[in-house]
Amino acid sequence: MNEKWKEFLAAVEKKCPQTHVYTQPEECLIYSHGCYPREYKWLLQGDYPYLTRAVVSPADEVEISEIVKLANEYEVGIIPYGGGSGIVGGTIPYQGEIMIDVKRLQDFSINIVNGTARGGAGLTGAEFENLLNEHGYTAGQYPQSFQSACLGGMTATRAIGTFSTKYGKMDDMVTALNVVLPNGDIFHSHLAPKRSTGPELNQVFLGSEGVYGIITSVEMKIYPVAETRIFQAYTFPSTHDGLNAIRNFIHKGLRPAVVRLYDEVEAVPKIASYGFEKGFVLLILVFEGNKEMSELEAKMTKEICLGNNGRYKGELAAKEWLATRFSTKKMLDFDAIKGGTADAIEVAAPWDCIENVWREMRKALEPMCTVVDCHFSHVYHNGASVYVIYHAKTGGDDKAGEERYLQCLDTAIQTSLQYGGNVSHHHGVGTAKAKYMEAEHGKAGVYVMKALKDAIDPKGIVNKGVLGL
Ligand SMILES: Cc1cc2nc3c(=O)[nH]c(=O)nc-3n(C[C@H](O)[C@H](O)[C@H](O)COP(=O)(O)OP(=O)(O)OC[C@H]3O[C@@H](n4cnc5c(N)ncnc54)[C@H](O)[C@@H]3O)c2cc1C
Repeated sequence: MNEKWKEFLAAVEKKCPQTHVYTQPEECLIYSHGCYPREYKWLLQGDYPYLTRAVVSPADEVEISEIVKLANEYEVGIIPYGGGSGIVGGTIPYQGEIMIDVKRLQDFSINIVNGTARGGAGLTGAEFENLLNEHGYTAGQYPQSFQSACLGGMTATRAIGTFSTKYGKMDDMVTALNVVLPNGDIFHSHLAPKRSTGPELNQVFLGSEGVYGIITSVEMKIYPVAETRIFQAYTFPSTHDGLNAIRNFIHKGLRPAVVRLYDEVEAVPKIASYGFEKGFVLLILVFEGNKEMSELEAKMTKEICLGNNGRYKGELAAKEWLATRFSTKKMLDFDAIKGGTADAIEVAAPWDCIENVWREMRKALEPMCTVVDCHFSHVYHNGASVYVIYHAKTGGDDKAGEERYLQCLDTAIQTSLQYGGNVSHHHGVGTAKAKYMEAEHGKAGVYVMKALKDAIDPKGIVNKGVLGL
């Protein structure tokens, strides 16, 4: 980072009088990390290695635009910061970059005629949903980080919630957005529901993790709050049977809001606590929406599950999952142990590879870990995601824990790629997975992303290094 950052801050304070600027070491430390497992290890190792010089918190989109222009003028690196719940090292100020906190962007409006609502990039998922609920609507977006992840961050990472089979992921939910480009210009997407006017620009910014600019507001699809919720649980003799049942009902067009299949190992404590068949896997389904449609969907799905070796187990397991769905205590507590490291690695694969990806990732991680839990919780017409939670073996200090984290991540990603899976299903790339971008997109794909970055951010002002750009 060049030394002009002090002049930059002075210019920001002059030009943007509503902007708050924080430079106290404690304030800088809070914003210098997100939820990337290595960042936990750095926090536990004493002096924090990568501190931001300052945090800038603008009042609105116009101030963000001015700040970005000034960052260009003074050639000062900046990083957009939402909830800080990112898990892949997308907000690390390696060069002391200045954090641009978007949380003061809190606008909200609802358009019931269009079935959309617009929220400022700084509203958390929970705040946006609560505002919608006051009008009798929902966006159906419930990531586990619902209380902290912001609309801008969720859009920038293509986040997904547990009700994704019905409502989709951010890439399906967002209908329009505003973005301050790295030169300070503001992009507003047209509100037309579909266009044939060149590539879809919304999708260029969805998943861009800040490298193409700062998202300031997002328009999303909304739906009336569900009239009814129907809960079901099934056991199956094997993951293979459970996946077959899911693929069958998805191909018939059935869309339970929640689909979660726990494999033979992750299911063990749940199976034991409900007294279900030992060694079986557990499937949880939640249907919601209009009463008659949900009942019909639940009935048809049940027939398919029963026809694919499933055994119906009532409502309780699904209801209890709903009640505890936001708890992350187990994994985060483990990260706090000296020398310990834990993570959730999420990849996706087509149906014809999914079982190999799941089996081989589990097999590869088991010798390195004390816990390897696997489930499938986001399903699509042509495949599904595999979600692997691991606790690595402990020992040594936190530096050793950090090394083990890197080994586990590499083992998991390389195995996924080898068996037909990909690099990330929904956590994004950040800096943690940047080196795998070519394996995901090929040289030509990376060339397109890099050429776009070089064209719109020639000085590398915003989120340098994220996505490997
Ligand atoms: C306990 C836990 C549970 C989680 N569960 C889920 C889950 O269920 N589903 C899921 O998808 N993810 C999940 N995540 C990951 C994380 O919550 C998501 O990646 C989330 O979308 C990040 O949003 P944020 O506002 O916290 O972004 P941040 O962490 O602040 O930033 C993430 C990235 O986006 C960029 N960014 C942030 N705001 C903007 C903006 N306005 N414009 C441009 N770029 C921006 C940042 O620079 C960074 O690169 C979880 C994380 C944790 C810690």
